Amino acid sequence: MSALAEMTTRPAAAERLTSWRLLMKNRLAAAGFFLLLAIALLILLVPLLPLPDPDATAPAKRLQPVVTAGHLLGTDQLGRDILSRLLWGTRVSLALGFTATLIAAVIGSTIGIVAGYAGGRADNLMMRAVDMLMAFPYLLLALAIVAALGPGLMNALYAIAVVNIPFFARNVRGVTLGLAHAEFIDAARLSGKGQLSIVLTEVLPNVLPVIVITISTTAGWMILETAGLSFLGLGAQPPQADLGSMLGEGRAQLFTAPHVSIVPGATIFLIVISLNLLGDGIRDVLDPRLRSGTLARPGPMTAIAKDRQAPANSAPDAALAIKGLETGFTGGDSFVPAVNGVSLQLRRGECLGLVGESGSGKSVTALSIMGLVASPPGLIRNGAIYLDGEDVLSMPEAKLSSCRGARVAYVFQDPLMSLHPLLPVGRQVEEAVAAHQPIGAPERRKRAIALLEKVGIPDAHTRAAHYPHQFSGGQRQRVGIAIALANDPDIIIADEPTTALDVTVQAHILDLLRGLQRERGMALLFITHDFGVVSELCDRIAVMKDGEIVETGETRRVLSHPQHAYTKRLIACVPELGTGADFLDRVSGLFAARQREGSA
Ligand SMILES: Nc1ncnc2c1ncn2[C@@H]1O[C@H](COP(=O)(O)OP(=O)(O)OP(=O)(O)O)[C@@H](O)[C@H]1O
Repeated sequence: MSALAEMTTRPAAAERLTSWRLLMKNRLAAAGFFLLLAIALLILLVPLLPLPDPDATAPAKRLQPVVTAGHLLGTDQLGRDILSRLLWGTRVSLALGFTATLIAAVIGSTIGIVAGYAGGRADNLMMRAVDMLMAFPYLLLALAIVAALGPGLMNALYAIAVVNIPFFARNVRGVTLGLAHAEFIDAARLSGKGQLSIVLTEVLPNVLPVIVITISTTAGWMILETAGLSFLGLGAQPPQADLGSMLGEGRAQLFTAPHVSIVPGATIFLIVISLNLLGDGIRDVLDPRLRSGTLARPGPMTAIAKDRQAPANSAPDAALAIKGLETGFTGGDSFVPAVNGVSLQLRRGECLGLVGESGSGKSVTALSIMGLVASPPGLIRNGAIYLDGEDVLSMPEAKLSSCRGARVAYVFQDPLMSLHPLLPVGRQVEEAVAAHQPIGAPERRKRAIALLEKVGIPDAHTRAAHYPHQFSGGQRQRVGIAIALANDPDIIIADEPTTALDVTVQAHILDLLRGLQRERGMALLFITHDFGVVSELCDRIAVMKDGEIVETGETRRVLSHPQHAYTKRLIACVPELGTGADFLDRVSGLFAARQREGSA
């Protein structure tokens, strides 16, 4: 089993172990966890500890300093033991804070899920009510609620829970909105599942990490708020102690006996800071994008291992030569290779087809060429990439950036993802021109329109002002090709540019690419699954499996006499064409039929 396959089939227990290890690797989160654990154990053991009654007053012993015999943390203004009051009070404060958090989480998340999933009027009504709650300064709102219900611990708990409902509702609604129209939810609807069942089994598991993250990041805040209400005399009522009320009572002795207020103040500080540190750590572990580094700002180029082995260039005349490329992804201490020792050559004016099943490493190879695999988590561990004989991986960042788009350009599979949704397409082509050519705006605009005409956008002058969503899939891909052509590159890397298109449009786009390649003498690295396309377009083929090139050769030779068992299997998989006489004639026939369909 490949390392990648192992990673994807890793059992849940091992995954949990990794999460735990990741949490413990974050030193601040680990410190927060152990501090909280110590506090939790201490307050759980309070009833068993030989502590004096926290409410027993002894006026003769008032305001004893810390480390007095029998009173480790001294006594307060009524002679009560501060250590005992502190431990019992911390119990109350934590219980109150966590209960309020749970109430806010349950009610707020339910509102968020229902509003986001139902949409329309229900969403509008619920979210406007939440907006009204948020429009009040929350502490004032909490004060108003306690004032209306009367002071007391339970009322403080309700008040804090109510004012925090909007945080959960808003966060969870945002995530649910995105999920409500996801394809897997549509599939669940089509399978006949009821709404409640969809919410519980499809939506809830997907929003649960967000709920946990919101709990972990707001719990500290809620404990502060409950302490605040008690400090103002609206929470715990005398003689009961909680951290806020102890702080409030100690305020009068701030100068004569500062320890009375410093002790509960420092305890609140420790609890809140450890909760926040742990909360941040949990958030990083639970969000797989944070864990893999996807949400981290990627570096300007793929990270390259310091001890990279760079094999010499054995094809100095090639436009592009990849030698022993090893690219993979890091996570914690592990490195999972996606491309394992790939070597390829692309001659000037040649079209090389890179073929392989999904996940074989074609895109990672293509992105490595210009250092575009996002790091973290991407890492080029070994190998060299020679562009006109010069090793790209040794180039300084600025030089590599100047090659992107100018010498090597990319056409991606989904132009809707690669085009900016809020910029007219003409502007996007102009930007590509401006990135490498210092020409004035009117000239840039002319060039952009000429490029759009070149790729077959009808009425390019008017269409340049339109936005990507106003174009069809095929037209968007033409815009993508216009952007790639903007600076007359030597090499175009097309990563499955026709996979998302129907056969008619596919034939048009392939025709366009082939015409442009021949007219401009560009080298084309064409990534695809489709042997019909390869047979018509490519001069040579490289077949990729599990991150390695298993076979390379002239298209005709590979298709008619495949050497590797994997290539034979891939060819046999071509629908309706896997059996019979001469494969090459059949795939060519398929392509010709597509073209006829396209021109019809
Ligand atoms: N950001 C990432 N983190 C971890 N693994 C990744 C990441 N991106 C890609 N991979 C892994 O690298 C391997 C190669 O992916 P790649 O996208 O190159 O495949 P491909 O051959 O282009 O597939 P497809 O034809 O489906 O696009 C896959 O197993 C994929 O799971």
